[in-house]
Amino acid sequence: MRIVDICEITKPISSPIRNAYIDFSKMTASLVAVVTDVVRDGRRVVGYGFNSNGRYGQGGLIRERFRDRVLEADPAQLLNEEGTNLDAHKIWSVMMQNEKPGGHGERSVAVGTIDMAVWDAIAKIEQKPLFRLLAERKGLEADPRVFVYAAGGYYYPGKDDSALRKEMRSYVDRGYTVVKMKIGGASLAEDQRRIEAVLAEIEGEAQLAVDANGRFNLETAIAYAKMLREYPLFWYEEIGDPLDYQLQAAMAEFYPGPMATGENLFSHQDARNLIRYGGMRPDRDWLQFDCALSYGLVEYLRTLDVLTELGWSAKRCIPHGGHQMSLNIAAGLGLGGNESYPDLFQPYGGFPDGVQVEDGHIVMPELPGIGFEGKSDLIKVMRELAQ
Ligand SMILES: O=C([O-])CC(=O)C(=O)O
Ligand SMILES: [Mg+2]
Repeated sequence: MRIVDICEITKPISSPIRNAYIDFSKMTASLVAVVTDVVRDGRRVVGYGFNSNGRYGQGGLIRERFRDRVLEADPAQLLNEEGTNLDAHKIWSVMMQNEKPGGHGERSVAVGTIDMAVWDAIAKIEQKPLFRLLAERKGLEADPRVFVYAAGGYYYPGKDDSALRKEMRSYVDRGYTVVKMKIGGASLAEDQRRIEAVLAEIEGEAQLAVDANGRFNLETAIAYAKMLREYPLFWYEEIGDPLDYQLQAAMAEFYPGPMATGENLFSHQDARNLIRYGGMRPDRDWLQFDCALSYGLVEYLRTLDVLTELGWSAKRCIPHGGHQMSLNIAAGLGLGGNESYPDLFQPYGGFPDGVQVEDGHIVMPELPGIGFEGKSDLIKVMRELAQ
């Protein structure tokens, strides 16, 4: 049993939207296939992965360093003890050989993308849904019913309050109970007007979260906190620079409601610093680390260990990214839920065909691997890369 190839292609996921920090007009993502020589159900096992939106494709790093390290390793060194399957932890170590600690940069995105494909292959070789395999390995009970919220509410040219209301209404009509919109890309007064418009639309049916995408300095963060705390928000997200733990810690004084952050922290060391120094409150705040951007599930397991050591429950994690990998982690390891972008970043985001949101939750279908084969538009582009 061995990995015979790792293929990568960088694909556009561009759209005219913008948040407080970036626009997505040139956004790309890496799609990766880990091709094995294993056959299941008459088909070669190929694991697939991709990186989340917000960071660009990683073809350079994947092709120059990480692919070759895996392909040049002794195949026996990449297997579990029994030699019956690939070992994601060993493959991870091979990818990270000769890499110094710290300076995580976007190396973590390249590794995380390949790691997703490796886990897809492992679960397919075992002919199980990844969430069942993860729960089994941890001695946990899987829960296929996962909380999901609808992320959107971007700024784009010509979008007025009625278009924003219509967008949020459509999420509520599709079964979501929490919706999210962007703030910080307009004046405070304008954002307040947008928030009030959305709250008027969804009142009594859903809750609203807001996301500043790391835009605010301390002064602006506080000014927004004083405005936002007058509303019953689900959370106030990524207020300041992701690495400014002191700013995050200071916010607790001004914002009693739930806050969320972590999508731009790319290692368990960064996550540990956030918990140590960011003043996050384990009884109400939310952690959004996204394995597809941060060295994959092998590293995410370390992050979960760090959280446990520091007195946090996995239930406080609702990852960024809206992909099926995090849905599997949520269902298998008991996270609090997952993000979803009902109308964006297709075909990568979303659920297998036929999965409906009901009362803010989906139920994971019993598909082998991560479940990409159940999403016809996605598996089509994956199989174009390798099969
Ligand atoms: O706009 C983005 O970069 C995505 C984002 O922050 C989120 O989904 O929370
Ligand atoms: Mg965000």
